[in-house]
Amino acid sequence: MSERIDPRLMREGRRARGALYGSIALGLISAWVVIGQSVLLAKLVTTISFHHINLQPLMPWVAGLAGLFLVRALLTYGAEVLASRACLAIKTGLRAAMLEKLFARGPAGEAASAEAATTMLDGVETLDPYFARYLPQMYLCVAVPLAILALVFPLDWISGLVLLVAGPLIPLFMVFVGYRAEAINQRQWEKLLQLGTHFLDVLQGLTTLKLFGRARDEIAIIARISDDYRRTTMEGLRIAFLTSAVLEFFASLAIALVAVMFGARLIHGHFNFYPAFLVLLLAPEFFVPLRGLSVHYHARMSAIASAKQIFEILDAPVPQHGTSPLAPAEQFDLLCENLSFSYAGHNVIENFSAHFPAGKTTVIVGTSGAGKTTLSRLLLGFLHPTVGRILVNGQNLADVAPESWWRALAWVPQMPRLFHGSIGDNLALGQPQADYAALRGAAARAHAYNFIKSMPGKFGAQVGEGGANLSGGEIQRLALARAYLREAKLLILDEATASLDATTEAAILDAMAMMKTGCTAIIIAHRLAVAERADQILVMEEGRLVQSGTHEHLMSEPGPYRTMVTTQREAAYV
Ligand SMILES: Nc1ncnc2c1ncn2[C@@H]1O[C@H](COP(=O)(O)OP(=O)(O)OP(=O)(O)O)[C@@H](O)[C@H]1O
Repeated sequence: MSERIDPRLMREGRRARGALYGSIALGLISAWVVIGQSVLLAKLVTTISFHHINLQPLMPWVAGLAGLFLVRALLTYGAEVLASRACLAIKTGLRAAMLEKLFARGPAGEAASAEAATTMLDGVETLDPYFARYLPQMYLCVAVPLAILALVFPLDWISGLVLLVAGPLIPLFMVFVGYRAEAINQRQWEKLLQLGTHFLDVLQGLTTLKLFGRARDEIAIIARISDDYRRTTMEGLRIAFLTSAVLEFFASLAIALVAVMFGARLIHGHFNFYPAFLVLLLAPEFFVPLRGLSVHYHARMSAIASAKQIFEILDAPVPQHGTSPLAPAEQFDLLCENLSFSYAGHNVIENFSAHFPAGKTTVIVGTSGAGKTTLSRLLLGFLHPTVGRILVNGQNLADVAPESWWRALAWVPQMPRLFHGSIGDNLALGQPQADYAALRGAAARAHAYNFIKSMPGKFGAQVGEGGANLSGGEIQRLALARAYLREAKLLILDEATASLDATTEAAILDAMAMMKTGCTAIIIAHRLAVAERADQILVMEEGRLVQSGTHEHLMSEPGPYRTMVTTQREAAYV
């Protein structure tokens, strides 16, 4: 047979074992009810036609037949409800597991977010027909034909033999087409991923593309990928239609053969009407589950392709995390000892040692690409040093559970993320129980209160997706307010004020300095005016610490800091 479905997918089925088996059981009972209906119908027709009995004494039989119709409808409904419940539980479970995995991988898993989104939405959705249709059909395919054969053989062994030979031809043919269909499904899935990734890229960069006059080219590229996807889909459908046509042919041929043989024997009076009629009623039913299997066979193929992507996410290695809780403390003192870090062999941090004293503000400066953001990610515990260690009040950060560490700090990245919802919801993200006074206080400290006040709805105003209704500076101020609201003992700002004008930036930094809450602050900044306020400045170049000290100290000696300050001041005067 073609490639097997990942056994772990079957294990996922155990999440909803009860509903899944219930649905299969109801499907089986429903198929057997059809057999019962055929027996009753054959008896009724034979009695009326050959024993000339009127309908009156046969009313209980007619009522029985109608009852079986009703029972069958109820069974089908029940099977559908249980199958939907099972699928929902399996899909929800898988999506939750993938999300958990992506969270556990942290920022390392952010890169392929469009691919992950396609797999989580469309990929998981393709499992629906597999669990709801294909899987129950597999059980029907064994149980129903065997039950019919057991009934037909005693009635007429010739018909039984015809069905016995024709039946296995269908799964056999499906094996032959399986190889080809599987390759097509895999290709179709790859095209869908490509389409999803490209589409997201284009949507996010629509303004840039328009400005550079490339929007039309991108439309052409999307049209080409969509057309590739359409062609692969059509190829798959062609195979599906061809398969069903061949299967219909085998099934019809077998039924016709059974009918012709009965016809010949009935004409010569060698056979009774009742068994002949019953076998003729049962012969199409013999092929129904087999046909169903072929109709839903593509669901298996799609599930194999999706499972590959799903388990690629679930199998991705998770960086080793510490498990100890962070020792509670009033202040945090951080020490970096000989840190080195590389992205895929490219050294970004090299032999970096520095002390971030408790309650003090450290500003990190350096040329673009010097490794400042990477250092902040190491301090945040998003990345792990390849060599060296980070000590928090003497405790090795590598041993600390990430959640415990993250609870203790507040972080504002270069491009902070606002979520769809109100300003209040976004501010209270890390402090859901914050009251109005706290929201207002944090907003005021981040110089965000004035613009929030002027918005319709104030803290209830909607920010739009990713803060679409706000300016870059407003987003940064909200992100700062969100960080302040946490009242954290460690604050890490990565160019968090870069989109603000110099006056607002200075006011925010002054407000921070005035707080004197004993908070250890680590600020990455390009504008060196920020550094002037710091208790200490660290200067980085190509992943190394090249200078450290206060502004006055660093200005008093020749070196990269003084050069940077001089260059920035000269540029400001031009
Ligand atoms: N995810 C990544 N994968 C591979 N290389 C990366 C990744 N992130 C950053 N780098 C590389 O690491 C180096 C340091 O990047 P980093 O963002 O830490 O510098 P930076 O000093 O913060 O720069 P900037 O001031 O421009 O923000 C750069 O050469 C960058 O190309």
